[in-house]
Amino acid sequence: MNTIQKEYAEKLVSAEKAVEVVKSGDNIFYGEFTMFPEALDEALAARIMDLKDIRVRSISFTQPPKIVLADPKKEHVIMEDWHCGVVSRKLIDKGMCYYIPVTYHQGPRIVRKYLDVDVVMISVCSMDENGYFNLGPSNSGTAAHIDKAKTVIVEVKANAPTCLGGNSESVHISRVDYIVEGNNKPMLQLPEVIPTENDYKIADFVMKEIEDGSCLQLGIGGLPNVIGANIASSDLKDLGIHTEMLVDSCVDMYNAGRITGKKKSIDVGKMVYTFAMGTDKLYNFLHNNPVCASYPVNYCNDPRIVALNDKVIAINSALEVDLFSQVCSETAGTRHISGTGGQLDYIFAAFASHGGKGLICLNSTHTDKKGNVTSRIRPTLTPGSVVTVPRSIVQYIVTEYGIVQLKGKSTWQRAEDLISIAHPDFRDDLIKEAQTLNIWAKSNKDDNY
Ligand SMILES: CC(=O)SCCNC(=O)CCNC(=O)[C@H](O)C(C)(C)COP(=O)(O)OP(=O)(O)OC[C@H]1O[C@@H](n2cnc3c(N)ncnc32)[C@H](O)[C@@H]1OP(=O)(O)O
Ligand SMILES: CCCC(=O)O
Repeated sequence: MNTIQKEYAEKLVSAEKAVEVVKSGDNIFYGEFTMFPEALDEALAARIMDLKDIRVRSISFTQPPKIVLADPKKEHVIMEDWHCGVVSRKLIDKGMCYYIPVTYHQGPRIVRKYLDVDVVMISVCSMDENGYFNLGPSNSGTAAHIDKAKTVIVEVKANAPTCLGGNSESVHISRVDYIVEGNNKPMLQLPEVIPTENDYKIADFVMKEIEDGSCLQLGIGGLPNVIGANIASSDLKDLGIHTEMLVDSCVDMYNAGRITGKKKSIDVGKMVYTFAMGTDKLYNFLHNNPVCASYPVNYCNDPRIVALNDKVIAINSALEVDLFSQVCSETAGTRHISGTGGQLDYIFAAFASHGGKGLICLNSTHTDKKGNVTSRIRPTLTPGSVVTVPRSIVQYIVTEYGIVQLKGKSTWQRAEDLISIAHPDFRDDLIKEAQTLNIWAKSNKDDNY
């Protein structure tokens, strides 16, 4: 047994033993995205009633923590998330979770500057021969939390893909206090999102903005899937990837020969990302693959870094846009839906990139669960809705009716452009509202709506 193996044996404990380190008042950080620490969470849930004033945080919980489900009245633990996916959205609806506002690239700096972290509990890959535990597909803010942590507990998830960096993609055993061997449940598989007819129409507008050598950021969902498939079957050349989230469609684009990363200015030839979520297609592709580079989000999403690449095309989605061109992507009124995430980072970066374009895409209407159809282009945002991209930063808006570029345009021009891509059934009312709001001018388009 070499020294590293000896250290491993000394630090290896059961989950129950490891969580004994947690004491009342502790701030705990759980592994992000797919690297949720299941065995540790279960063990801590068994003793949560003996603790008080616990705070548990992560970046996008992908499963409800058992410590939180065990304490619905929040008498022992408060859950907070830096980004709300479906899991946290449901818990926020029930008053069982709180959102931490952040523009994603600033997260690690905020942690290092302002936060106390008592215990980090993360899932990691098996230790390598040099004593490093790879963080798998969740780099993001994990290194910053480890830096601040008093105690680091890793839960080995032997079936997680080893995701090469970049930087900060691993933690060394010397920084780890306890090692727990986890249950190796299969990696989280994101369900396939079936694109809508409108997604195809929006994708057609987006495709026209992508050219040979473009450097892409695209996220999750039906629309990015269509765009990925369109790119894969196009004759576009030498595309690059510098994205926050690596998804299955990146694999398709790469395998189709569209991605070479040759035209990038930084990380040439590499597909850069800060976290990855998808299906086994993605995880198998990532495993030990040097064409992918995992970075902490303070690098991956920093607009000053992203914009070093030319022709950055950022493709993001929104919930609603008002006639003043404010974009809301994270709440529906006061109901919390998502988070700022990297949207602002990448919209900012794309404009700063030579030849770059920041696109916000949305269906022109929303149909609620009762079948009521409303326009997502609204006179003003729904009361309580949060501005994700301010009007001073927004560039392109895309719906199934077209694409408009808003930079340099005044309020009436923006209102006019936005109404031109609203659903036709709502345009007359929107014009009336724009007139009332004093953002409508007698223009040559007046009679054409
Ligand atoms: C992971 C990445 O995307 S990386 C990109 C950078 N990060 C970001 O852009 C973060 C902000 N953006 C996002 O989170 C997403 O793009 C979103 C939320 C804007 C859109 O995501 P989608 O998956 O298309 O949203 P979806 O249509 O499923 O709606 C999500 C919820 O909002 C509700 N919703 C959507 N639009 C509206 C609306 N106009 N009014 C009220 N509720 C709405 C839906 O009903 C659904 O609620 P449910 O969970 O109760 O069913
Ligand atoms: C954690 C951030 C995810 C997103 O940008 O949507």
